[in-house]
Amino acid sequence: MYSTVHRLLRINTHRVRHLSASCLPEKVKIVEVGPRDGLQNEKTPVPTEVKVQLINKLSETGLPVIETTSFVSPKWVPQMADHVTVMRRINRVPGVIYPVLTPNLLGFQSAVEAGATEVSIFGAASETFSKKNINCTIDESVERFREVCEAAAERKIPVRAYVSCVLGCPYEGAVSPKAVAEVAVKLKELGAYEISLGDTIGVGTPGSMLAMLEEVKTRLPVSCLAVHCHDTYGQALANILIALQNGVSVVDASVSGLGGCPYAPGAAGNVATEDVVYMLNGLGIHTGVNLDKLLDAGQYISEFLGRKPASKVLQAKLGSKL
Ligand SMILES: CC(C)(COP(=O)([O-])OP(=O)([O-])OC[C@H]1O[C@@H](n2cnc3c(N)ncnc32)[C@H](O)[C@@H]1OP(=O)([O-])[O-])[C@@H](O)C(=O)NCCC(=O)NCCSC(=O)C[C@@](C)(O)CC(=O)[O-]
Repeated sequence: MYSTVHRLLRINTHRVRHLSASCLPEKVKIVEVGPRDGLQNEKTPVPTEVKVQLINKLSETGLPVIETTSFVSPKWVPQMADHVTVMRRINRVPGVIYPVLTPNLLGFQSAVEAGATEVSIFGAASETFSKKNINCTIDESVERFREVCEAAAERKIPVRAYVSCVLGCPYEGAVSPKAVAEVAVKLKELGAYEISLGDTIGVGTPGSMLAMLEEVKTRLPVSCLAVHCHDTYGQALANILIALQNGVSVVDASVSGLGGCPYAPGAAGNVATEDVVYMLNGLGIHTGVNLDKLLDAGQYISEFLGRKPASKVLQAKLGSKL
């Protein structure tokens, strides 16, 4: 079934492009977050060698950005404690960017020593989530990120920024689009080149995504926005489609749908990269990603974890082998 559908998809591609050319981007940059956002939440330790293998496989798929690890406290997120070794052992493919999370100056310095050439800061639109996740208020986090951004600017290291809880918070419930825009603007003013808007707990719908994006777009150019959708309620692809129709052309995704956030209990993984690429292929939108190689990477990590993949496309591929 998988290969038949795959063929049909190619045949229909140019017709869909023609229909949708007016409101969809021609190209989408996919930011793969599986090795970090995915694996940070695993209960059992994932050996460093498996992480390195996964990143190396992802590097061969054509993905332009692979978020590799986090330079956070190992007491807070033990799964990312091997960050230095991961950074040193991966094969870096020219042209692929390997950013890492850095919550503060200490994390930034360790990341640079380990060879990071791009970093991400991560704030939130919810005060309680900020306290639980990085142990400081939103305002305090902005001051910490300012130090990171200043140090990064001195070394000409690009900084990406996340805003978590843009469509809901596990502790406070609803989050207002204005609060999201406020934090997004502050992080952009610090010098971040891209702001990834995170539906951390996957509660958003196309309706709430639209309302939030409309507000943020009044304050920031859409060209600097990315979306980061967890798939707890199965709305991630629909939310991404709404974002694309509103001019967003950067989408975060996690191979095999791995993950969740340790400080967002009950949240499912990020939208599966395989499913995003399949949808974008069907829309005739260029990603540069080889879906077959991506599926191999997803199968590798799913088999290692001994779990059915969350990716529907990978499920279909594995099912068609039976
Ligand atoms: C931010 C801190 C460090 C503050 O943690 P803290 O305890 O407030 O920090 P502190 O400055 O008081 O230091 C306490 C200890 O941590 C150490 N420390 C301090 N900083 C670092 C560092 N960078 N790396 C390693 N160690 C560090 C520091 O050296 C000290 O060590 P001790 O003296 O006790 O032995 C902590 O809260 C933390 O590590 N939080 C990480 C939380 C995290 O990684 N969450 C998951 C990622 S966010 C996410 O998944 C959402 C996202 C991005 O995907 C988007 C979305 O879905 O919305």
